[in-house]
Amino acid sequence: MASNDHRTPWDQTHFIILAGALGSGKTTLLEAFINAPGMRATTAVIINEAGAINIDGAILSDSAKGLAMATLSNGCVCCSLTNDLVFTVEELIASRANADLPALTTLVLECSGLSKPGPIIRSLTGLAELRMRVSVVSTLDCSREVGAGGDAEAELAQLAAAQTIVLTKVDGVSDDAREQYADSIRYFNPFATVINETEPACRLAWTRFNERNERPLPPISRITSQAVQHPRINVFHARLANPEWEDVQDWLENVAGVLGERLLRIKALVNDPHDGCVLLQSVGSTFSAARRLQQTSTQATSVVFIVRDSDVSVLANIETLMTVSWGSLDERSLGDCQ
Ligand SMILES: Nc1nc2c(ncn2[C@@H]2O[C@H](COP(=O)(O)OP(=O)(O)OP(=O)(O)O)[C@@H](O)[C@H]2O)c(=O)[nH]1
Repeated sequence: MASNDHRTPWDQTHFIILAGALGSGKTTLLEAFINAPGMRATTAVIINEAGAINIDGAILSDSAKGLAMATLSNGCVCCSLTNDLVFTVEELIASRANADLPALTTLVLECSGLSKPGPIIRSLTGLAELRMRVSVVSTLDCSREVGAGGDAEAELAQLAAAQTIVLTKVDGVSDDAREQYADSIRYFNPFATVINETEPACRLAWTRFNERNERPLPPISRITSQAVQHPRINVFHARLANPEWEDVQDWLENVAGVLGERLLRIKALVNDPHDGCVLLQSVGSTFSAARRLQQTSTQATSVVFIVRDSDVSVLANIETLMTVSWGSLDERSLGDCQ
């Protein structure tokens, strides 16, 4: 007989691993979701950034005040931070219990673009007793070829693991191209539900499609952390003292010019002494318009670069009048350069 003994307050919670290549639109999708009516009270997010600075967290907390949010920065949740994920979820559960709040309906882990879902699912065995429903949703940027980025291996692993694939940046392609894209995705993951919608509101379905495809948590086994698995990819972190954001933008454009295709992603949070901070970002060497965030930050200006086949000296040698101090993923000091 099925017993209720195994029920927990969290067994109705949907744990969504939100994966997708670097810059493919995960944060944008999540931002729309948590801003939909009634979502914030019942949803929590955990943000994993490969860099030491949690810029996605800053974007989300700027747009959704009061959202329960935890961060896993300076590493990849599929390699170096697997144990931290379990600990973070346990902390979240404890804090809700202490505040006498009910279990969440949705818990979203936004992975770094470099993460592979398999090891994350494996690490969730440490939470199997909660009996949450776990599924993988992956974003796919329609404006570029599948696997064309620097870490094709991770991107293909994300798409293959997904129960739901959300096509993003569909505004930049024709309807025919979009349909062809959706067909080609079905070819290499025929099991996934593909969300192919131009209307942002319709894309919110990404959290619901997984119910019939839910993936049970595997039985508890030993959790081991693994070494970082991206030998050709480096994450560098630059700190700058009080620059004007326009100067940072000029410098970043120079960096993009020098690195070319070796540049995978830039995210910069520039402190503006007059008014909050300014977000500058690129996917590859394509920059988005600067975006002002209203939060006030006391942190110094920070820039995270994700690059392929390049060491920090390539970036540090690019001319600038600003004083830049460099660190790598593990925050080894790499000295100051000017
Ligand atoms: N035109 C267009 N731009 C988009 C869309 N979705 C996201 N973007 C832009 O693409 C850039 C990257 O989007 P993000 O949502 O930060 O992507 P991400 O996957 O969270 O990025 P990482 O966390 O670095 O992997 C930003 O400049 C967004 O404004 C879209 O549907 N259309």
